[in-house]
Amino acid sequence: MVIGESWAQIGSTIAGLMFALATLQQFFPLQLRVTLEQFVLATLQQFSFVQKFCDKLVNFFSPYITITFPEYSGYWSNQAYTAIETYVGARSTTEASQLKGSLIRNSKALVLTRDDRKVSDEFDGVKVWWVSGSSTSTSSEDKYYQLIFHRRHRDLITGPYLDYVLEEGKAIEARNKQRRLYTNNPSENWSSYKKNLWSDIPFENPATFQTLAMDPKKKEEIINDLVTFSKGKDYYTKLGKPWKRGYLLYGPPGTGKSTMIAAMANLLNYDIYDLELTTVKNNTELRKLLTETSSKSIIVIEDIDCSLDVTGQRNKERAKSSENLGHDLNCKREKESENEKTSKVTLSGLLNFIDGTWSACGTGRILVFTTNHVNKLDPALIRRGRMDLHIELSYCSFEAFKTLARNYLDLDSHDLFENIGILLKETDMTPADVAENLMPKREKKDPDSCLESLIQALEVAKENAKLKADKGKALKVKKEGRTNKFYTGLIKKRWLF
Ligand SMILES: Nc1ncnc2c1ncn2[C@@H]1O[C@H](COP(=O)(O)OP(=O)(O)OP(=O)(O)O)[C@@H](O)[C@H]1O
Ligand SMILES: [Mg+2]
Repeated sequence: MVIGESWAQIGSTIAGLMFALATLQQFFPLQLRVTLEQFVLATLQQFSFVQKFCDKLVNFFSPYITITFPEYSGYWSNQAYTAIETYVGARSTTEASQLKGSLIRNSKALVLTRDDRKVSDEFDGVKVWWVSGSSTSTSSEDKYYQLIFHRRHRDLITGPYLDYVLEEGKAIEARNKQRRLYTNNPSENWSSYKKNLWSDIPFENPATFQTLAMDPKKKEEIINDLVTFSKGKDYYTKLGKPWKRGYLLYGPPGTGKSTMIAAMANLLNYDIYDLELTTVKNNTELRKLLTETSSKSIIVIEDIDCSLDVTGQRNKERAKSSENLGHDLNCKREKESENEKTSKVTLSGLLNFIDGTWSACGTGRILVFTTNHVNKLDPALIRRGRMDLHIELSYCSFEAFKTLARNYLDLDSHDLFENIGILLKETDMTPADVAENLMPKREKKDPDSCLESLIQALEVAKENAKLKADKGKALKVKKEGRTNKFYTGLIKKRWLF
């Protein structure tokens, strides 16, 4: 193994000398240059012959096999090299005395790796060695890793061991990876030579399920569902089902739908693709975008009912309805772009993507739809199998409030909690509004004043709700009175005739 390595070094030194000679020759007269060129070519031929001979000799006497993993294969970076580098680097960093620190792109923290050129490893009682090195070609430095092991263990090492190394390397990479948030670019900006269908930025939303305010039992169920899905690759394969899962999050604005998506990404360490359907012109564009998403990611379509005509006729009726005109801020975007909207993505296009194309390329994908109006969605879109889990996020309950009090004020209990519990039962307030009231207004936290301000806000909300209800009742009575008068009039007229 050592012999093979030193021959490689000798070889690269001679090649370097040849290259230097070839560079120098341009300073010589033409006649001498031709002679030098012939000499260099002849020497190189000799050298490759010598090297081949040496390789054969070494192979004959050495019982070891060497596999080389170059950093690049052609123009493409070799993913095996990256995974091996991570695996070898992470191997017993605690034991190594020499460490190397690097802040790699897409990595969320400083990565410490061993700075040794040779690292030994053991698998099933078999010892192997990893050697890192580089060969300098004319234009670049070609880095590589070599795996050296005894011929006797060829099957074990080239099979299960390498599988294990690649998987482990990728898992370490995923753990260190900085999650990213992707948004789709309008097709006018797509270029044919560069894959720029999506723009991405680091995803830094710190929301977790721990800080998400909702019923603890429901929360537990969702976490279990997500974790089971993320570990279920083999199970899905066994069932013959594509490894994907759909979640429909519905509820009024400010109840934590977007926060839950961030918590999902942070729990599973998945990237998020925020798909803005209004900028997608047709089903073909949609297909292109989705086939460009990576495995183990969350694809989100927010406010699905407002995004496109995926709600069928009902969407148009809703636009006309006075109930929705004016105060449905989430659909404002739709109304603003109503005139210039050119998107022709259809419900069937979206369903095809959920059921077909998308499932066939890439795995471990989660699809999340959010809406404020679940009853306005076409049942075909949200049926089980497409949207597997329907999660309602609703107004703040007492349990949810306790989570918020812990998050914002570090409080587990307080004398005012009881009163708040009663008020929360009597009135509807979103977790976003409760959180806003609990937010300390001064640098120094004052839990009492925050809780009192929440109580005040709850009482105002209760009063407003009561006034609204009374007004509604009065209107109803007035309407009924008018109807009664109308009928009495009719009856009277009948009597007259
Ligand atoms: N359940 C919750 N737990 C913790 N914080 C919440 C919760 N709901 C809302 N919040 C807070 O309120 C803010 C707004 O919530 P979020 O954006 O998740 O609401 P949403 O349901 O997505 O609303 P919309 O329907 O308008 O998109 C969040 O940044 C978060 O601070
Ligand atoms: Mg939202």
